[in-house]
Amino acid sequence: MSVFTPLERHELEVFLAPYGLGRLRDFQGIAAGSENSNFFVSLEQGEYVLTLVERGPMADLPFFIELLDVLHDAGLPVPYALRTRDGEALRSLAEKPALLQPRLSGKHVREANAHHCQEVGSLLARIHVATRDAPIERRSDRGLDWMLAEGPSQALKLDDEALPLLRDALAEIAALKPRILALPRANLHADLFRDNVLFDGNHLAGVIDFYNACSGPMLYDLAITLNDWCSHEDGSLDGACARALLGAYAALRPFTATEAELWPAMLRVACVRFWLSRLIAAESFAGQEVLIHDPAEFQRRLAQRQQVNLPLPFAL
Ligand SMILES: Nc1ncnc2c1ncn2[C@@H]1O[C@H](COP(=O)(O)OP(=O)(O)O)[C@@H](O)[C@H]1O
Ligand SMILES: N[C@@H](CCOP(=O)(O)O)C(=O)O
Repeated sequence: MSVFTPLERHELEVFLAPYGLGRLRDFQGIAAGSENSNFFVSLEQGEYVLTLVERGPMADLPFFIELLDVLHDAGLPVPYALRTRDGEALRSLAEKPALLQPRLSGKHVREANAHHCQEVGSLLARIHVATRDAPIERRSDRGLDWMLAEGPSQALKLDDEALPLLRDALAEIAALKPRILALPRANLHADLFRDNVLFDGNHLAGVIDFYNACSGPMLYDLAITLNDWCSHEDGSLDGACARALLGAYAALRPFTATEAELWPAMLRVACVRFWLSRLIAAESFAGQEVLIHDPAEFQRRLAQRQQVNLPLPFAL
């Protein structure tokens, strides 16, 4: 369930008029997604997606709009905010912040193959290359400090097998924090999972859901992405997919020696981030009609990342 705020046709027509995109043909709530209310909107001049922002970092909406403008200007397939005739991007509907974006074509990929992973690696590198010279600053609200603050209390609720896994990973994060924060930075998507990418056949047609985007170490974004696109059910890495993703990324943004050194640890950090957020979500949304992802998926991935036999393609 993801339409938290239903809309009447008339209020939508009034909202859409200032964009000058023609009459409303049809609209439909989107069932996927878990944070916001999203609608497919068909207007005379094309297909769009309307988002009513329900929760999350409302004060940072201007950051997301600016970042998506930068990425759109760089030629990336992202859902940038359309402007009304008066130049307004961030508006209000049903007392919620509201944005209208172009509807991107394509579907989510469930079973990723090496070709998909290659496309995703290139896309991620293009996001980083487009923003690394002048990242727009935004601190992640799920960054290292958040992990170190939330982790210990979550660890105490785990069973005897899981507890040491999380505890040791948190100790590693605390020890490596200064080195991680000194890594090369850019703007990060920070949630580039399969359900945030759209493929039209073999072609990567869109990247959506930038609400975790922030500024930070590029290597962290790569680890987040690879952990989702290149993991088997048991959490182990798929070598062919991982090499395809890393090779495509490195062709556009070569790695530094320090990145190559911190890579195995970074894969673990990225597991901790989503293990924790899923544990917290499972607790706080229990019994509600909200999509909750399985925390154990990241426990398995973290367990499998204790020995990482996947060096970064690093050239001196
Ligand atoms: N610009 C877009 N173009 C096409 N589909 C979109 C677009 N934005 C969202 N969607 C669809 O809506 C679904 C939910 O969007 P998402 O941003 O993940 O929601 P939430 O913020 O609630 O997690 C996506 O899985 C996708 O199918
Ligand atoms: N892709 C994530 C969900 C988004 O992270 P959140 O911290 O904003 O809930 C997942 O699969 O857990």
